[in-house]
Amino acid sequence: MQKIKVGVIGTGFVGPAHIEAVRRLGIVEVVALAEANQELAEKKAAELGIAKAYGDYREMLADPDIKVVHNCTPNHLHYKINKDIIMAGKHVLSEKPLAMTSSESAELLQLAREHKVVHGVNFNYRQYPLVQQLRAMIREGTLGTVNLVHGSYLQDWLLYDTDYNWRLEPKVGGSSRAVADIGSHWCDTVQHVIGQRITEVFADLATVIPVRKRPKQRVATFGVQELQAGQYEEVPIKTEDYATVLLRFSDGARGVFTVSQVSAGRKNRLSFEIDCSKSSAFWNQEEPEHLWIGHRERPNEILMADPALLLPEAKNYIHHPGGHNEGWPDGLKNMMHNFYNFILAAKDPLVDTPSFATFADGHAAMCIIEAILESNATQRWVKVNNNF
Ligand SMILES: NC(=O)C1=CN([C@@H]2O[C@H](COP(=O)(O)OP(=O)(O)OC[C@H]3O[C@@H](n4cnc5c(N)ncnc54)[C@H](OP(=O)(O)O)[C@@H]3O)[C@@H](O)[C@H]2O)C=CC1
Ligand SMILES: O=C1CO[C@H](CO)[C@@H](O)[C@@H]1O
Repeated sequence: MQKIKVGVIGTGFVGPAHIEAVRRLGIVEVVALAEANQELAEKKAAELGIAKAYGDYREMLADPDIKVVHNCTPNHLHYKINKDIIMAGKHVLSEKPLAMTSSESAELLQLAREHKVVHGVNFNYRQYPLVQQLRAMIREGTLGTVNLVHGSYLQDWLLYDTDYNWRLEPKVGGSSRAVADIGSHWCDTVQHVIGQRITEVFADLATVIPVRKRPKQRVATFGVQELQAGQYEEVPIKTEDYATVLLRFSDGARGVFTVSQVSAGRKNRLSFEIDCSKSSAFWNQEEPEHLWIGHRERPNEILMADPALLLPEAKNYIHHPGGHNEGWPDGLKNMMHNFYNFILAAKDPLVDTPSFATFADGHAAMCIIEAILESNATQRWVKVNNNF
């Protein structure tokens, strides 16, 4: 069988994770990468074992052999590059957030539909076995009606004023940071699990560190640095380190989440509890192999990820017997598996329901982010646009 030929744009932190994930599928060949300039592209291509290197992604898009392009660039480039990928007639897998504004994401969704390309957004936290298990349990009514959803997404890599990354800069990261960067994942995952859309939000945002030391040299995502005098300049920070958001959902559930990038000891702790009319459930990305199930009249349970214990809908998401832990790279691999098998099966993105997040979900997340920013600015409930 001929492998699907793929190009990847941007190979900083997450680009190489995409490359590793698709290579594990066996049905995809990464034939090219594009970087910010030719020198960096060649260096990265040599490191990653990729044949072709482009300093300008538009030259890569002209290659007729490439059928799919991954956009792993910083946020401000998503709109333009995604648009160019679609116009070149390629299937597109974009990193989140899909664009900088909801009008851009609406346009991308419309363009992808018009050009009938397969379009995905890397909301990867949907793709864990126990997240799928919980979704299936809620669909079956095992836990009862969903009443409450609460949780958080906490990180500590921006805790100190010496921590710096392009995500802090509105022109590159967008006018929201913690909400767009990690809150978008929390909202997408929770909506996917309970099958309800967020319809209204009330938000409180804060910039805990109002001035940071911006280094003269580039700092890698999750990079740590020790700065000496003269190696940095102090800059005011306008994007939020923290947010707490009250939520109303489409089928009556109520909820709340907190996001923070300044919570010491929390590395990538996306967690949520869902309290239903019969039982509750809690899942935490830092310990993804355990699902807590809470009861009132019998002892609580911990369901450990094991193919023999999971519902049929979740079994495809686990690849080893229980105790052989699967985590972040495996969730990403599941995302790629679903995306590429949709393409291989020649499914129609306008008709068939994909088992991965699409540009419609990416646009939905943009609408939530904007409603949160508006709510914080006006200090009132704001409705989320869900009409698309
Ligand atoms: N779904 C998930 O779990 C994750 C998603 N992300 C998302 O992925 C995206 C990338 O994040 P991350 O990998 O952390 O960022 P990085 O800064 O680590 O990597 C981005 C890469 O894109 C390159 N780049 C910049 N401009 C261009 C250009 N014009 N053409 C080609 N390449 C370019 C950068 O080069 P240079 O450094 O030289 O500018 C860099 O190598 C973000 O949108 C982020 O939100 C990130 C982490 C996890
Ligand atoms: O950009 C991001 C930074 O941290 C997280 C962990 O990798 C990601 O999920 C997120 O998308």
